[in-house]
Order: sequence, then C-alpha cells, then structure tokens
Amino acid sequence: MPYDNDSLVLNNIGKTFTTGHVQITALTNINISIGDGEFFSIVGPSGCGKTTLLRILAGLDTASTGTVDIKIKTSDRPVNSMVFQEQSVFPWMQVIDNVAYGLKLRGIPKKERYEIAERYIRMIGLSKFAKSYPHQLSGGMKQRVSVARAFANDPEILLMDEPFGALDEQNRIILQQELLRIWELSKKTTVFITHSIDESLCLSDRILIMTAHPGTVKSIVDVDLPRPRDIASIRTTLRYNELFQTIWLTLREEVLKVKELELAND
Ligand SMILES: Nc1ncnc2c1ncn2[C@@H]1O[C@H](COP(=O)(O)OP(=O)(O)OP(=O)(O)O)[C@@H](O)[C@H]1O
Repeated sequence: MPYDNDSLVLNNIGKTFTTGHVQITALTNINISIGDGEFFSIVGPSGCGKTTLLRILAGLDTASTGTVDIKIKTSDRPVNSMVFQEQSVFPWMQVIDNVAYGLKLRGIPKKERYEIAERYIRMIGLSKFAKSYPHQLSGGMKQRVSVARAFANDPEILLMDEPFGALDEQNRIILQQELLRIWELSKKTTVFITHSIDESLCLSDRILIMTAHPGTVKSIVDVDLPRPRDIASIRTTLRYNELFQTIWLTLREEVLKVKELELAND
C-alpha cells in the first residue's frame, strides 16, 4: 500500500439481509485497510454488494458482522460526505448555497462558508453559475455541484457511488479530470465505486476487485501509474494497458459466474 497511515479499516465486514423468511448474504469476510489520503476504487460484477459496502461505510446501513474504524483527525468536521450517481442537489437553492449547505449545518458563518464554497465552485469551473438554480444547469454541471459540495464539507472520508455513471462520455472525462485535480490538491481519503475499469485506473491508487455474490475481496490491484495524471495521456501508456488486462481477466471470471447463475435460474 502506498500510504503510511490508515484512515479507514474494515474488519471482517459481512452483511445479510432478511426479507420475510429469505436471507440474502450480500457481503462476507471483507478485510481492507485504506490509507490516509488514498484514492481507493471498488469494481465488481452487478449485485456483488458495492453499494451495500459503501452504505455501511457511510453509516447509512449497519454491518451484520465486523467493524468499520474511521480515523477521526478533528472533531469539528463530518466523518464522511457522499456523492451519488443521481444528482442530489437541492432544486430550490442557488449553486453557492448548495455547495455551502453542509458548512451551514455546521454553523460556519456566512462569509466564511461562501468563501469556501466559491473556492470549490471555481475549481469545478462553475464560477459564472454560482447564483444559478439547478434547473438552469445541465446534468454534468449539477453533478459538479455535488462534487464541489462533498469537498467543501471537508469530511474525513469521501464516498462516491458511481458519481459519473449517468453522464455522457465527454462530460465524464472532463469531470474525472476535474476530480483528479481537486483530489490531488486536497488528498482526501476517497472510496469510489465504478463499473468502469478505465475510470478506476485513471483515478485510483488501488482497486478492489470484488467477487460475485456474495461479495468479498477477490484481489486488490496497485495502480502504479505516475501522478499527477492526465487522463488522455495515461491511457496511451503500456502500463495502463497491462493493468487494464489484469483487472479485466480477474473481473471476467466473476462476471461469468453471475451470467451462469442467471441462466441456471431461468
Ligand atoms: N435493502 C435490501 N434488502 C434486501 N436485499 C438487498 C438490499 N439491498 C441490497 N440487497 C441485495 O444485496 C446484494 C448486493 O446489492 P448491491 O446493490 O449492494 O450490489 P451492487 O454491487 O452495488 O450492484 P450494482 O452493481 O448492480 O449496482 C444484491 O443481491 C441485492 O439484491
């Protein structure tokens, strides 16, 4: 692991859902340590429990077994901020108030919270739209607002559940590059779910590949691509292609298991 100190440690995490008399084991025996300031991605076949794991990290759901230890550096900031796939901006608030919302909840005075919000709005290239309302923005711009809000909150850890999954490719590449730039400045510990091997390679320090249902750790890949990264040029490197191939071959076994299961259930 490229980081000296842990920010987030998952000990033996398991999750079983009970619906009526039916029990579904979504996650089992997950042990991971994520470094302070690390960008850690999770990929895995559909239904392997990625979102369930992130919800447990966010405290939105509880684990059936095991513990999550998050290192708290200061008590005056939130433990986590989450960015979802679907835009989660408040339609009745201007961009600046959306970005400053978490700071307002923490009682940060207006002048200070606007200064912080303006800084992140500038970083994601929306300065001209600070006073706009969400209905005046495109989908990609709204997702930028969500990203800016998450960073402005200055949480211990940033959790992202396919934040660019609903965007078209051009917007996705621009947002990935912007996310890289902001993350490289803030070095915030980030856990990022994606279905895209390419996206995980462009952004991450390490990538967790999960097994098919029930989800557990299949392998963890070190992304030894240099930083700072330029997404367009990193994709042309030999190392990128080697890593892509390694991840795909590992992931493919799990995706095929899901397909076999689906056929057996037909
Ligand atoms: N609230 C719930 N109640 C019962 N079962 C659930 C619940 N939430 C998730 N599951 C089950 O847990 C398993 C993991 O679901 P989860 O959404 O975490 O997977 P995922 O890897 O994020 O999927 P995808 O890639 O398709 O988004 C699935 O079998 C799902 O049906």
